Amino acid sequence: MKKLYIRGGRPLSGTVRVSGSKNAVLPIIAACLLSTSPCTLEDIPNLADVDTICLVLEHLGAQVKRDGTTLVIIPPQKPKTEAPYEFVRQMRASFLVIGPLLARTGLASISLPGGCAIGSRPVDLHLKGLHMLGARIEHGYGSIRAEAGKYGLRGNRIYLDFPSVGATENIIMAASLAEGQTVIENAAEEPEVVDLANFICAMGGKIKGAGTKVVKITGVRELKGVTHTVIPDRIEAGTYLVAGAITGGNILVENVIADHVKPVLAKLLEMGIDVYEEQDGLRVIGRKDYRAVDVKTMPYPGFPTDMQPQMMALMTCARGTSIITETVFENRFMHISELKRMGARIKTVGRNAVIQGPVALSGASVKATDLRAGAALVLAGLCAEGNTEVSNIYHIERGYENLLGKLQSLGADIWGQA
Ligand SMILES: CC(=O)N[C@H]1[C@@H](OP(=O)(O)OP(=O)(O)OC[C@H]2O[C@@H](n3ccc(=O)[nH]c3=O)[C@H](O)[C@@H]2O)O[C@H](CO)[C@@H](O)[C@@H]1O
Ligand SMILES: C=C(OP(=O)(O)O)C(=O)O
Repeated sequence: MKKLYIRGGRPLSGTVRVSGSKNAVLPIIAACLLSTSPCTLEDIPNLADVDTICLVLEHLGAQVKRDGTTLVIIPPQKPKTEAPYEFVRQMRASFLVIGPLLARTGLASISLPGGCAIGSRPVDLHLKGLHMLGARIEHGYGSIRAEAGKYGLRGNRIYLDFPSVGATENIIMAASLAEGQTVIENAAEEPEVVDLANFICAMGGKIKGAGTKVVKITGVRELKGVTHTVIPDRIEAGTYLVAGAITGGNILVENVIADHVKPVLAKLLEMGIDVYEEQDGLRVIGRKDYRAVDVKTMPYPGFPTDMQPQMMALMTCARGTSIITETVFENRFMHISELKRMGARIKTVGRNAVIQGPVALSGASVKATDLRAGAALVLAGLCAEGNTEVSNIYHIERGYENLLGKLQSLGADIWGQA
């Protein structure tokens, strides 16, 4: 789809089911390369990023079969060792195959991911971790070549300068088949890291402490395929909670782990928006008048950077001055200029955005610059007066399954152009 059109002003109501988590499923699909037998993955969202990682695995020799929300991955007995730029260019998360490939074959050659709209996003911590496990790392011609050497990977103690999600995942995957014990200190604690660890443990791996700052991995000789259901997408859940709030609607968001969205819930409650836990999910009841709050993005369990643009859209309609401090990515404010086109009053000072509300947003032609920026503009369009046209929808399709259909089922006046 090329564009989304929204006629704003309708309070959303009804029930929406959250899909499987994009950020959990991508490393889990990469981890299938660690297995010597087929893996079955359940509740797989239909997303462009999932298609891309599946293409990477197929390129490396795996067979991938999809049936609805089930994905069967038959890993290759002898994987190829090279993932070219063609894939990494489309999706940075392709870099997650370096850890499992290195562990399984002793060699991995991957194009270096470039920066993207939200920041420069280096991979130094991934490489530092793999080097600490004994890999020789060479840079050249835009690629990274990692080689395990004669004795294979060996467990080690690795301190991460920053709790990088991807680096923690790559190191966990590589260490799962290494000789001896690896200890990751200052590891990322995100629920998606825990889901990956649970998957590897079900395959026969030995991982303790996932979800805390210290993760201990004892390498095993072989991992075998299992069936695993991925966790619900906490960012998609948060986005629908904001959709209910910003339209003054009443929505039940199903298939959500309340604990995973706690930082978002805390802010919605602080704003005076009603959110209740019900048997089947979380109910949000929006209101016309709600308070400004301050938000600082942090690694989990702090407020997720992936919810920052959506929260900013909500803040434009809150009473008073809200401040967002973005501490995770150095350039994640591209949505501001687009929100301003819709009437938002926002100033930036370094990594802080000062949002003055409430304003009555008005529809405009705006452009999604990245995935969550796109979601924020759709949310703004839902509450704006008049028509909003959001272009560059391919960004949104990376991470939201059937956003158009789900919003339509909640009563939004939204349609798409192919
Ligand atoms: C596919 C996936 O799961 N993506 C998520 C993952 O991305 P990703 O795994 O790329 O995010 P990281 O946690 O690694 O990055 C966080 C910060 O650390 C920096 N950094 C990271 C690695 C490194 O080697 N060196 C370095 O300096 C990054 O530039 C960034 O400023 O976590 C982010 C932070 O919650 C989310 O926004 C992304 O949606
Ligand atoms: C930044 C995101 O994803 P990725 O790391 O895949 O770019 C995101 O999901 O908001």
